[in-house]
Amino acid sequence: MDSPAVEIIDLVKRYGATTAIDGLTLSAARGAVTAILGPNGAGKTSTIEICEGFRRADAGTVRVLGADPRAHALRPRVGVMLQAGGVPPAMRCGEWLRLVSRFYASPLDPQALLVRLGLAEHARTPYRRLSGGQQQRLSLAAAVVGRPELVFLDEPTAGLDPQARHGCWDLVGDLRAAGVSVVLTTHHMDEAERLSDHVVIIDRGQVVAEGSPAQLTGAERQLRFRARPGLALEELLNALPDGSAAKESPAGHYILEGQVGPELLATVTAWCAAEGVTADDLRIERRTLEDVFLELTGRELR
Ligand SMILES: Nc1ncnc2c1ncn2[C@@H]1O[C@H](COP(=O)(O)OP(=O)(O)OP(=O)(O)O)[C@@H](O)[C@H]1O
Repeated sequence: MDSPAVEIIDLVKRYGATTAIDGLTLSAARGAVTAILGPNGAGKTSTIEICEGFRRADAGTVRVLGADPRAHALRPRVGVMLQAGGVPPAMRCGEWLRLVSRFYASPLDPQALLVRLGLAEHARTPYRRLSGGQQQRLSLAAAVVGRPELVFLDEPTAGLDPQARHGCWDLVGDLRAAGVSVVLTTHHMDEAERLSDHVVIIDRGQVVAEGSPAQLTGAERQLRFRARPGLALEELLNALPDGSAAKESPAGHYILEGQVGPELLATVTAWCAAEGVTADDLRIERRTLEDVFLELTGRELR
């Protein structure tokens, strides 16, 4: 059987006194999209950079397509989306992509990729004159131009406009359909929910939860509505069936959990009517990945 696209066991990475990765174990399957999520400073970029062979681990095992991440033989098989700084500033956009493509045996057509990512009209623009989002798209193009078996994308849609973000999602979908393994990081929970087969949430350098988006969010539904802040939730709870829970988070946003069905809905709307409260955006839905993420990693800023 093929080894996983990425296998990490008990990984440790320290920067001086800071332990950035603290015994991290995770696996990314072949042909799947794996999203690594975590608050700022959780250790995502450090993990990806070790997998890309750019950084050394202090302890633990990392295998990429079954090989040591620093193995030269991996270079043509793995695509890496470099953050700013990887491209000579005076290099023209199209010229750079053609140059990168020449390192690979059977690359994609660079011109077609420029068109695909909305960069065709900037093909002759020097890298330093591209906008941040255009530079980001060029990095994405360079990561996939060699038809890699595995692609690492560190925050691929950070700073992209909605059009480019959707273009990136489509590209990731096409990579997956072509059997390419994708490992990405993102701070956009909707993006992770939409794109990934497997989500790994890390915090303080350790895995705190993993599973498919559906496994992580669970089957339970919630009733949500918006209203003026400070409603007397204890009173509402008294009217609801046993086992119900209610919270206001953030202010003015109400979430009710328990047996979410017609009875609960009727009780809540009747209670709101009696209190003279208009419940805006009232809806029943599953928990989102963002809810799960905040529950697991807390609300304090990092
Ligand atoms: N080169 C470095 N030297 C010293 N400390 C570093 C270095 N790189 C990262 N760190 C520290 O290691 C920890 C993990 O950083 P890392 O960049 O891996 O997190 P991240 O999850 O990618 O964060 P973000 O979401 O903000 O990009 C942080 O505390 C960070 O300050």
